[in-house]
Amino acid sequence: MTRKFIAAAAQLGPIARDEPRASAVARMQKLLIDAHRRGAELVVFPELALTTFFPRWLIEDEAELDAFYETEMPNAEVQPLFDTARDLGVGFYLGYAEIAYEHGQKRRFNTSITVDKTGQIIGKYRKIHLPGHPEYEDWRPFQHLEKRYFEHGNLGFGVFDGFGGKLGMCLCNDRRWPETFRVLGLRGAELVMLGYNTPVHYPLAPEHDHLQDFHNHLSMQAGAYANGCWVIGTAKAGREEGCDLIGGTCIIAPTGEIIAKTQGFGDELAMAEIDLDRCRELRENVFNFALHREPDDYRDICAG
Ligand SMILES: CSCC[C@@H](NC(N)=O)C(=O)O
Repeated sequence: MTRKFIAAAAQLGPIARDEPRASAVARMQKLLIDAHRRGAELVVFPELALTTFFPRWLIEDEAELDAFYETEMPNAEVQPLFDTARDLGVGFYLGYAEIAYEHGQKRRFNTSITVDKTGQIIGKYRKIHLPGHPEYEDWRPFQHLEKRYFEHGNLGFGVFDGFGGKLGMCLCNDRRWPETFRVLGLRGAELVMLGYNTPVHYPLAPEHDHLQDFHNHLSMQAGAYANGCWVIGTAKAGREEGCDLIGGTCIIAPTGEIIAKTQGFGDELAMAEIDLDRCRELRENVFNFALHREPDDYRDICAG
């Protein structure tokens, strides 16, 4: 049985702070329709794809903050995206801010889901590596308050069935950690999907600003290669509320090669055929985990 399908990484340009969900959803519907016209069966959207990247501001009013989160998925404003995708028979990955009520507590997560071609949610992930800081820091040109606005994801790095193979998800900063890809790889992931919002300027080490694109691709290409899996990484790009976000949305083969990439910083597709069987090129050779891994010598990486 062939396990090939066409996938699209659907980069979004900036989303304004006052841009309504309906506008972001309409932009995603357009990308999805375009991707379908070009043969795509799976479309990967960015992290926090329904709103601007709101952790760049201190928002003290709870109602104002809550307005950036979804309490249900799908909900009335996102339903049109689910409907279009189901009508066209296209699956998708979507990142969004989630409010969940668990054990009587209001909890906030940076979340992604995967939806299959029939409109069913088949996977859910809550971001584990939360970057930034919890308190307002006045020396910064913009804030990065993910540690204030989100809790550590409590679903682990799950791998689930879909599109004829084993799928995994992560979000943005997770891609910089080899452990993310290795845990997903150990669990058999053949395709890892992720969305990101990455500022060009990193206030703690501005001397690295010119390396942001390099580090983005380095992390994802290494993750793909060392685990013999496909990676689709999708940016929210461009100048969003005065903050420049990198682009570089791409599709990476299990060899670590980038085989499709966006050119600009606006709404744009990068598309490629994914052959899940190509994972074997690595997983049955240099990265045959059963034959060549030496976990006894890796104990330190699991120590707290
Ligand atoms: C402040 S850390 C750098 C920015 C971070 N962004 C996200 N969204 O995780 C990233 O790793 O790309």
